[in-house]
Amino acid sequence: MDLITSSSERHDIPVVILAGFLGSGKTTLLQQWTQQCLQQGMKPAVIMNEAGDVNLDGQLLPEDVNMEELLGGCICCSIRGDFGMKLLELVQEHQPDVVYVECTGIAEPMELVDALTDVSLYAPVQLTHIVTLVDALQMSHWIDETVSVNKPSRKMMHLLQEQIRAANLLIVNKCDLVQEHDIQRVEQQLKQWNKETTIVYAEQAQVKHELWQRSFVLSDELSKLSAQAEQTPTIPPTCSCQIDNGHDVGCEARTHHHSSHAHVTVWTRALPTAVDSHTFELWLKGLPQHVYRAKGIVTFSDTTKRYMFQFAYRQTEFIPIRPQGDIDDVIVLIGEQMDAEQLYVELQEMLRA
Ligand SMILES: Nc1nc2c(ncn2[C@@H]2O[C@H](COP(=O)(O)OP(=O)(O)OP(=O)(O)O)[C@@H](O)[C@H]2O)c(=O)[nH]1
Repeated sequence: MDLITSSSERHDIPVVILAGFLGSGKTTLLQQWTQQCLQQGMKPAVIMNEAGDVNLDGQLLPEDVNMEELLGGCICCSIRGDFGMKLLELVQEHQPDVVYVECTGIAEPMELVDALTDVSLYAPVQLTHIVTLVDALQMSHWIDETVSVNKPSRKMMHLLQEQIRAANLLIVNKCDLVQEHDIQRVEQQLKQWNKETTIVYAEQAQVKHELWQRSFVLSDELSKLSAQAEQTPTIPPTCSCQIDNGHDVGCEARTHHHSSHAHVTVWTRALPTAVDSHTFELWLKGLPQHVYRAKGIVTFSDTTKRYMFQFAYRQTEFIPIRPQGDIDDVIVLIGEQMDAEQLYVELQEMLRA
């Protein structure tokens, strides 16, 4: 492929960024959009970014989708350089019809715009959309001053706000978990944070992928959004970007700092043995409120099957799975101010009891 062409001659490959807080439904959406593309004879490609060291979300995508992984960091800061390289590789090797970029739930999507602009100088790609998913239940609680449990830190709230402000398509997902009046409150708040965006409502992220195709070219929209973002008061960021990590055998914990990411710890631990399903679910449901997300793969001793588990805003889900490739049982916890080692000790004690 001739990569050095003027933008008027070349046919740019659309790049769609999928953003949104931890557990809001990005992978659920990506599963459907890649499937829809395949059914229509298109060739989708995916860049999958996980803050942890294992690509769990990639397990859920159709096998015939070309995918590049970026693990153990966040493409909007610590591994932003790698993102450009991976995008270029995907485009050169596979010439996809569209590239979906799934960010981690703690990424600020606007930070990717520069990286994409750089790549577009020498590769035929164009950022067409930033799609941000919002968990309707979580958002309705987080903006409700009468609710005091499961509140985020100020920095997390700032991050959520940044993700929403960056979007030119907002998908309010998990509408099955809320009432009509909650949706109205959520909508009011979203419109305060992002006046220009298109908002759609969904359950199980069921939104047709043509939605981004029908819309506008992003460059104009982004300049409007950037101007608007400068005028909108935000919760001020308070820390700077770095990743600390420390680990022992089979365990990795990274503390992720960013101008607004807050101090998010991503803790990954291999699970050496099968566990009892009821005890495991009880442990998951009892995780403290600043554990925003847990996911992984477990083998249950009472069913002998392997499952992918999900814990997002106190909802749990278990899906039977035959992992692609060689992947061990593993738990990933993502949160703030969490003592993950202690939580793991508690799991072991519950399993022994
Ligand atoms: N009740 C309900 N659950 C949903 C809906 N959409 C997704 N989920 C569940 O929410 C959990 C998290 O969904 P994901 O698609 O993995 O979310 P994500 O944004 O990719 O999460 P991260 O990997 O943390 O970034 C899974 O258990 C989904 O099945 C919905 O509309 N309603």
